[in-house]
Amino acid sequence: MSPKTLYDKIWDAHVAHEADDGTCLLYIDRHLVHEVTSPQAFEGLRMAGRTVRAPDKTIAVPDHNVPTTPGREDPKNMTEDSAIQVAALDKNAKDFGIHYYPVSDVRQGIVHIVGPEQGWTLPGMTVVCGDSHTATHGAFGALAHGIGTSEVEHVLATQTLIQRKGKNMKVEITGKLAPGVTAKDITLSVIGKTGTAGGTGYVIEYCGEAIRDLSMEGRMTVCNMAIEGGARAGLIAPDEKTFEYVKGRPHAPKGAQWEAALAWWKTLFSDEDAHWDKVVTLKGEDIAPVVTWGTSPEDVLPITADVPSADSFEGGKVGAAQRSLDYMGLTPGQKLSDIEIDTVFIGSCTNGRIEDLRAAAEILKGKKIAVKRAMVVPGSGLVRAQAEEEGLADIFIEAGFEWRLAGCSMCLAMNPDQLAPGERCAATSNRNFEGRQGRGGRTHLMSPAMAAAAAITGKLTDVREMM
Ligand SMILES: CC(C)[C@H](C(=O)O)[C@@H](O)C(=O)O
Ligand code: SF4
Repeated sequence: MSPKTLYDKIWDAHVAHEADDGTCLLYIDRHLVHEVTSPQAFEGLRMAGRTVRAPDKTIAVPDHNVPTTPGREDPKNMTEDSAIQVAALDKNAKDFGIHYYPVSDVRQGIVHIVGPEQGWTLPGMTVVCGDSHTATHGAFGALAHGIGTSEVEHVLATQTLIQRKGKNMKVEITGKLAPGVTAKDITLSVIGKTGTAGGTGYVIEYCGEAIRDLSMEGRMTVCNMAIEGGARAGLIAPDEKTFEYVKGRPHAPKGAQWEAALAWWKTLFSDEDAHWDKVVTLKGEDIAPVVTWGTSPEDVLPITADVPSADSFEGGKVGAAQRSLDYMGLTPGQKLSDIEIDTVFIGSCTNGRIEDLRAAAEILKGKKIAVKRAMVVPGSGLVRAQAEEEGLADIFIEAGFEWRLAGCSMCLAMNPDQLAPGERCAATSNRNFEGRQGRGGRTHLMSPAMAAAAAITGKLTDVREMM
């Protein structure tokens, strides 16, 4: 047998049919659904008189549109569009008999946090969702694709997806991370190196000592942003940490089924001589705490750097950089650590897990914020409950943070949590394009610890100075 990558192995295990032109029909193990990209898909089923093919493998949760303040069950607290989408999901979940976590359920949260938390996401699976950050689930060694609404309908109806195989890319992070450097700094630094188109056409496997050393939460942060690096999906081979995380979760296999699953999961790694179409290597020691200065995730620099000038770039990037600088209201040569911010947002499917909240609380303990507003939005109701139990919520509240209910919140401007024009935000989310967090809002992406440090000083800050 020829050597295979992890991606090859999962792909091969799921191909139901391959056409002469290489187009494949892939079997889908888990279909995650949220309110934004599913209404038309369910409507399509209804019109065709179809049912959901595998309701027990289909899991829905509202996350993008929901407010994160008390009273959010009341549609009056949402825009009309949001209320319609959430109501449609409620109805569709009931009518089609799929698993559902409504806003009133403590397990509700961002779909990419709920899936792993409930044990729906398992190694070796194919996981899809009408959402680009489905890549997050790759942290378990699952092949996780974001899909469009017409594909959502296709998967609902058939539990299969039409796909062509992508190429294999290896991103290796060697050695150890320095103190203050986190998974977010890894994933942003990779994009800084490859650019947002570097992964186009590839499925990335992240490997190396620094990746192995990450917790499952950290691995999810890394895979989450594979998509910002242009890749179709990101993967990390499962290991003892993965199995440990999965074991005992509500929907993880049990007993003999667990043993059988584990035996297969242990074969899920890239073979020694597997072929890679592209390889990128970063040294863990070289990665610094980073922030973005522009309007693309690739506009990333160590916090110790200065704001670049547009003419330090080449080709088409010169104009793009100038536009970014204008939009962000920054002056070339200005120290990144002198940039004053108005707002801090800690949350999202990139950094809304318990470990992220712990990292931020560690920096905030006993301190007060120096920004106009700061909010922590746990990624799920269960993350929120755990953070309360651990005393993290008290640390945030005493520091001056708002302690919110779970949802996508200020990661994107689809719910009441939005930036005002010109408002500058230190955010732990994954996208920083113009208007992402609200029209005219300015986003600087960074890790939870860096966002906490910025909250205390009111400026972008090197978290290492606070440790
Ligand atoms: C609304 C949804 C389709 C979108 C996505 O696919 O990623 C959102 O989650 C985002 O992060 O921009
Ligand atoms: S938290 Fe942000 S990135 Fe994640 S699914 Fe929600 S909107 Fe998309």
